[in-house]
Amino acid sequence: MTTTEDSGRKITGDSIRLEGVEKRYRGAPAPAVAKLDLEIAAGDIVAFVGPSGCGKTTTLKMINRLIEPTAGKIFIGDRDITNENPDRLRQSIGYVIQSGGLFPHWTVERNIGAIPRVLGWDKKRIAERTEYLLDLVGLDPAEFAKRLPKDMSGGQQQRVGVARALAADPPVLLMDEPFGAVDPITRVRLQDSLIDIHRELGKTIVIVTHDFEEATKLGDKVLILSEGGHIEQYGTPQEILADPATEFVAEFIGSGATLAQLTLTRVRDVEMAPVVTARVGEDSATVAARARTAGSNWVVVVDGLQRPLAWPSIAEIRTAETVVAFVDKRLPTVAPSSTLHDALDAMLSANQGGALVTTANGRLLGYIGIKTIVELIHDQQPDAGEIDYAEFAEAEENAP
Ligand SMILES: Nc1ncnc2c1ncn2[C@@H]1O[C@H](COP(=O)(O)OP(=O)(O)OP(=O)(O)O)[C@@H](O)[C@H]1O
Repeated sequence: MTTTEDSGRKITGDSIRLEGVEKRYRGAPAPAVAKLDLEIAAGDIVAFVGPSGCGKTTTLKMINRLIEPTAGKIFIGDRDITNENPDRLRQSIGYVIQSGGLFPHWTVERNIGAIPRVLGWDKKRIAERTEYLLDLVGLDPAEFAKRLPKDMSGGQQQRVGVARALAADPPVLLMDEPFGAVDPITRVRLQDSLIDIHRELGKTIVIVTHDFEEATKLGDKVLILSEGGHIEQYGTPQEILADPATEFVAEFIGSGATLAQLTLTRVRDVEMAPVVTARVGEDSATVAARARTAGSNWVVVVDGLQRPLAWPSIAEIRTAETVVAFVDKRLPTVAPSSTLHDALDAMLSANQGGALVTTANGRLLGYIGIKTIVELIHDQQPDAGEIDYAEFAEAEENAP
């Protein structure tokens, strides 16, 4: 069922309810998960975090009955799924694991079409769905549909894993450490992509992660568990950071709390600066004059779809008659849904005083500078010491 909240948020997912759910592994002295009660609202992303062995994965896998609960009931929407046929149940719940979990000898399209084929969809419908989903996860269908997983990067495989999990349009998506095996930059991109997908589709998503920062970035709510699947706190990232419910929570978020504060503010929440753009082949003097009029000493060279190619200074532009077709593969780019922490990371790893803000499709939206971020961090943490803003202003002057 699709509903739209007052806030304009679309919801197609179902609620999930765990009632007294318990898992006792054979021969284990204590239950891995003891009497867990939990309600997840339809359309929310909920992140499970906690130390290793606390029962995150066990809880997640009980929701699609990859692990059978020893006691208790689980509802998806109004359906008590505890006694449903587990195979049929799993066809209605998307599931994503760490390395994508793709069948290695199947092409991307065959992987994505797996569940629709089981459900008896016709070829045309499967092909259309595959194309839509590849596009949704940011992969060009023309380029990737016929590829084998081994010919793709880990991040691309993971995108296909997400597309496959969404193939039959399930109301619920379960993700077990989905971004655990990719490098930090790819991880941020995949997280941003998931936020976009969630916004577009409105599914209910449950994600297990080791990383509190990832949990606060992705989760509408975060569930912090301790050993035995014991709930230490279940609340919004803001609530948890502002008021840790127990000593355990305070210690668990401990040193990560400052960074996590940075994840509460998104690039879209701060003011972006406009950017002067140029096209390959344009007259350099005209571009330089345009930049100067706008008070900028750099421009961004974009392609026909407004995607950034390079970020030269005016001095660099002036070294040739016309703007050259140079592509810089290491441009620091962030998405509107990126956190300020992601943005800082992108700037620092590219040694730049700022980052370009782009849409999921890579279209340039604007610029965010390090000074803006530092000022915000400072505002959010009144106890922090004095900051030498001039230093950061200088870093920005020198951008790119
Ligand atoms: N198949 C199994 N048989 C016996 N014990 C198990 C089994 N699977 C998990 N356990 C135990 O259950 C407890 C919870 O494990 P679980 O994998 O759910 O934790 P987790 O929080 O997801 O851990 P991690 O973050 O390390 O993945 C652990 O003590 C684990 O050793």
